[in-house]
Amino acid sequence: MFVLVNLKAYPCDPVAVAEAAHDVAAESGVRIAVAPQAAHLERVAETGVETWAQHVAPISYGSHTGHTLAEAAAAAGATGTLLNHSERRLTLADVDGALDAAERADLETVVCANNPDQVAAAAALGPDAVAVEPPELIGGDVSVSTADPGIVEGAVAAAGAVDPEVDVYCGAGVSTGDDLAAAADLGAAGVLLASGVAKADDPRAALDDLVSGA
Ligand SMILES: O=C[C@H](O)COP(=O)(O)O
Repeated sequence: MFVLVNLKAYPCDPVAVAEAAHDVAAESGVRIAVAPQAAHLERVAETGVETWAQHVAPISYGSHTGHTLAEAAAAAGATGTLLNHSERRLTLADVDGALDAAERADLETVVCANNPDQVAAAAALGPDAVAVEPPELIGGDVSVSTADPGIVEGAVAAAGAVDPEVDVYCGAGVSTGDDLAAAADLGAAGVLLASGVAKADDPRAALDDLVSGA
């Protein structure tokens, strides 16, 4: 199972979380990546943890003030990027353009989606993975794998029908090893989570608990 920790814009210490994630990944053998704010990419990557961008724009070099250029994210140490997160929605055309940008910069991609229909549309664009996240469960205490197992199974079926090479992750409310194990049982190849680690009093302990379910 892949554990992708999105730090969003939470007021956590990105380097401390990254160091904890790096150590837990090394000790457990579980693949863990951290997606910090763009301004923190370089410092997070310097810890040695697998580092992801939260978003890259559907642009190439040029006059694009305020946009995140995929090549800049890669130069700062990112090896992958989220796209179309529920809190950073894109049009379908922009998801396609951002996938092109990520491919140019050699970034692995996860396209987020609300439900199985969107998962199918996202999978058709050829990302490395899709992540299904019911928006109403994001930031909550109940994991998607418990609250809405059918949406995870539906996402796995939808992506598989379009392109079996596209991995399916799930997210929203995931915070424990039991949540991770439940997601795996439903067919997910990874989890996308944020508050369970970024808002934890002890991110290292939260990560240890998470990987216990892998
Ligand atoms: O990117 C992460 C997801 O939106 C899930 O967030 P959450 O773990 O706080 O529910």
